Amino acid sequence: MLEIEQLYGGYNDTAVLANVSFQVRKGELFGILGPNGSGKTTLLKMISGILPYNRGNILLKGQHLKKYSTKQLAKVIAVLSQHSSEAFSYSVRETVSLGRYAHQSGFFNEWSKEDEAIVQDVMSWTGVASFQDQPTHLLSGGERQRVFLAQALAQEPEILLLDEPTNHLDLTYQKELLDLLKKWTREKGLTVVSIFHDLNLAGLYCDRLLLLENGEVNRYDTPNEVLKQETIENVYHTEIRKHPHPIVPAPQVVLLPESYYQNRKDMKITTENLTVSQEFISLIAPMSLRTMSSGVTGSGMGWYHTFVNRHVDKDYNCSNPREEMSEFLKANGFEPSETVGMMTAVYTEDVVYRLYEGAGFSLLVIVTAGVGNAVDVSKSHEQCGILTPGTINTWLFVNGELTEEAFIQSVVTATEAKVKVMHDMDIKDVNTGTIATGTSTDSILIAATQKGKLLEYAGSIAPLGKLIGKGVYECTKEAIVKSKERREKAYAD
Ligand SMILES: Nc1ncnc2c1ncn2[C@@H]1O[C@H](COP(=O)(O)OP(=O)(O)OP(=O)(O)O)[C@@H](O)[C@H]1O
Repeated sequence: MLEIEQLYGGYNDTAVLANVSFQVRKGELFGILGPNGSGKTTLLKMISGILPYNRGNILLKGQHLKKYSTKQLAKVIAVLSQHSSEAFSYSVRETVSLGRYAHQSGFFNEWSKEDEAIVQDVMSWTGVASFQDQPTHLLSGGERQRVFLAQALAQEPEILLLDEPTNHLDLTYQKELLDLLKKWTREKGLTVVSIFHDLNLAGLYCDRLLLLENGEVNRYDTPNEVLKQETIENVYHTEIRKHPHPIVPAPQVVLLPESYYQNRKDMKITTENLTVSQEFISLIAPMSLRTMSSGVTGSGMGWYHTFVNRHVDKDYNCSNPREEMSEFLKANGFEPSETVGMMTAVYTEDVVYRLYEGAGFSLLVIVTAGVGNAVDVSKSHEQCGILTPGTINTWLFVNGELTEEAFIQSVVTATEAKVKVMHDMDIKDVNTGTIATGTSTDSILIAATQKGKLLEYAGSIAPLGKLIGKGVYECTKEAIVKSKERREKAYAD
């Protein structure tokens, strides 16, 4: 539909674009990205025929752009520019109607029924029909933006060029506009070329992206390839993190505010953050930590800054443990929405904790372990298990920055280390007589300061994995010994 070949050009003596080449397919939603001044608007102006170029070619439907007359071009390309929000006193309907200019024929440019129908349609699609008689200059910035979009659509173009179309629009209209454009590309074969400053919207809606840097093409590919952390950081000179959209398979990026680093500079979680009372073990971090856990409260991935492992009676039975746990936390001065909370029938004094130092990072391991409830997971399908309070609760606090991959690997590595303890201590599933692999309600927490050394992996031979293997093995073994001794002593008494 649109081919740009080795395009060079700019303004008088100012060279802006150099050697820009890309193609846009029919029915594509194509995004142009780049920092301020990188040449996005200049490129759009050249494609729309407003600005001449020095060298290279722009082919529109296979024909040189320069061969199109103004009116011919207006039938193929419509433009919604950044500055079209300048107000003037036509009514909304009149403003939108101007979009029909290129389609009118005859000496008097007569207004046809078809013109009217299209104007009404585009006004209703863009949500401006209800104020069609109002003067455009009395509208809000967002409303006016939609009026000019309606005007561009009234042109019934094959290609729509947009310069930051979501500028001025609130969240709902941003979504509605982009949903609408996407729909038109799919259903009507409209080709959309749009400048975006919002990388996340571009990642969410565009089929392909062009990333400009100083007037040259840095990347030209799918959103997942273009929105790479390293690429974006290099081009925008800003630290970001890339992460997947929670629902849609689209890349998203987030900024990291300077204050985040300032506040976290000296943060380190050590045994000094830990308090052990008869009722619970708690750890209060100075700031929220990135967590992955299977706690009664605060489960899944999140950010939490208090951590509570509460002792409950071994006969604890409650239909809604989450709610009951929340009540308990509140009664003890903890905010449930900020707390990862777990339960254990083990006595809190039998907790084992130790800080392990690695090269540039450290790991605090905290374990409570009772194995009266031990289960061999490979045979658990033969039993009807009764849920009793979690018995091996493993907490891992990492002073370092973990990738999502490392969070998952930490859980795997810690679990392997725990299973090895069960094996080495010959702890049996009482129902099957086979070696147990854990208990029926074990819980785990991985919490990281997300500051300091980047720990990409935590598999068994990665530096963090090695510490987790050692730490979880040692602490779990010791914790089991302690709780066993207590049980044996209780029987003896
Ligand atoms: N009319 C003009 N005359 C001379 N130079 C111009 C003109 N318009 C833009 N420029 C220069 O061309 C370069 C590219 O500008 P352009 O507007 O294309 O960038 P952009 O990527 O769209 O930036 P932004 O994100 O800020 O909108 C800038 O250095 C700018 O100063």
